[in-house]
Amino acid sequence: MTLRIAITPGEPAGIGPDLLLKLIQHDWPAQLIAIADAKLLQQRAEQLGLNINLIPFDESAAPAIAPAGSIYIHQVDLGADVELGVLNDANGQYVLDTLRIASEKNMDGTFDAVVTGPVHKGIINQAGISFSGHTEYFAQQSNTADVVMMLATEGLRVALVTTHIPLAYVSRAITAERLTKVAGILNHDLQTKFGIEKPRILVCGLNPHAGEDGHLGREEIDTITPTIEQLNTDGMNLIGPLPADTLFQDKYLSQADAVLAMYHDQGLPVLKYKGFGKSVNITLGLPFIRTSVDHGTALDLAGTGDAEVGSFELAIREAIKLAHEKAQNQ
Ligand SMILES: NC(=O)C1=CN([C@@H]2O[C@H](COP(=O)(O)OP(=O)(O)OC[C@H]3O[C@@H](n4cnc5c(N)ncnc54)[C@H](O)[C@@H]3O)[C@@H](O)[C@H]2O)C=CC1
Ligand SMILES: NCC(=O)COP(=O)(O)O
Repeated sequence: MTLRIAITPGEPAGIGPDLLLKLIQHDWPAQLIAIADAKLLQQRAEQLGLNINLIPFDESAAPAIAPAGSIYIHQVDLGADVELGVLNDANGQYVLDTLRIASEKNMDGTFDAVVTGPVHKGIINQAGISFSGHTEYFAQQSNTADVVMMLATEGLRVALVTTHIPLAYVSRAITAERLTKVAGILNHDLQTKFGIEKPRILVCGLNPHAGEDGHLGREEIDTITPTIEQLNTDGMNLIGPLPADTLFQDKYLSQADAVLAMYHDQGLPVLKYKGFGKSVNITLGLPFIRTSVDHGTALDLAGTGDAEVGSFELAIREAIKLAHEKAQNQ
């Protein structure tokens, strides 16, 4: 079976288009479809000195794999010409259109997965569109109340209870309801997508030293511990809350399948220190498969040829793997 994998290169002034064009220089075991402006990809290919062939995507035709150097394209028009490394809010709607099409065409079964390149959240908001990240956008587009951001590298998976919210809002966002939903989605997807029968999940505390018995914060006592106890009674294997500053050591990690961190910058700096450029971002709990890169738009590197393809390559491979498994299980 030939899978169809949609790819949104993301912010047009960033490195997303560069990475995609580099990656299609070799063969892929799936039909890759860029949802992007052909003019942008042609121009970037010239800037990088790459020869490419863009094949108009016809969704009524049978899925077919493009030869190396080629990629299928679903045309979306840019709002304005692109200057390398320079953000332009006139292209905010373009970026969002690529994500909307990817979402709709995953929901209707045209595509088997979507892989997203990096977007710049700030410029999309500057264009007048409220946007906090792909994770939240795809959840909203697919009417999914709760999804989970998980990044994975060799030897470490980190999932987040809260994602793109200001640090000042984190405490009130950590409710028994949210924790229960996130732990449930993580547990379920580790079982179904990663074949782990009874996932062992290390749960971080929120406060320094996991609250130090309530002397440094009460979220552990009031919310996190009782929720963990309830979920374990219900059959999960959650360990914690553990102090986040000492949890990330082999002694604990070697006994676990994933870490559940309370907020973005509690879990992701550790993961990126271990595997920046070798990690993949996977949205759990969505009705379709979505993977992404572990890095941002790197405006400083656009068009230079110096951007590393590692994470984007892993994201495509992981999407293909997950889509194959999903197809086999249907
Ligand atoms: N999946 C996504 O859409 C993501 C988007 N972002 C967005 O990206 C924008 C820029 O964020 P920053 O914090 O500056 O992070 P960044 O990842 O764009 O850049 C951080 C540093 O890493 C380098 N770098 C990043 N990717 C690289 C690659 N593939 N090869 C070599 N070097 C690389 C950059 O040159 C820079 O020095 C923000 O608007 C942020 O929200 C950030 C992370 C993920
Ligand atoms: N740090 C992860 C990140 O910012 C990417 O988030 P998303 O756009 O995948 O939701």
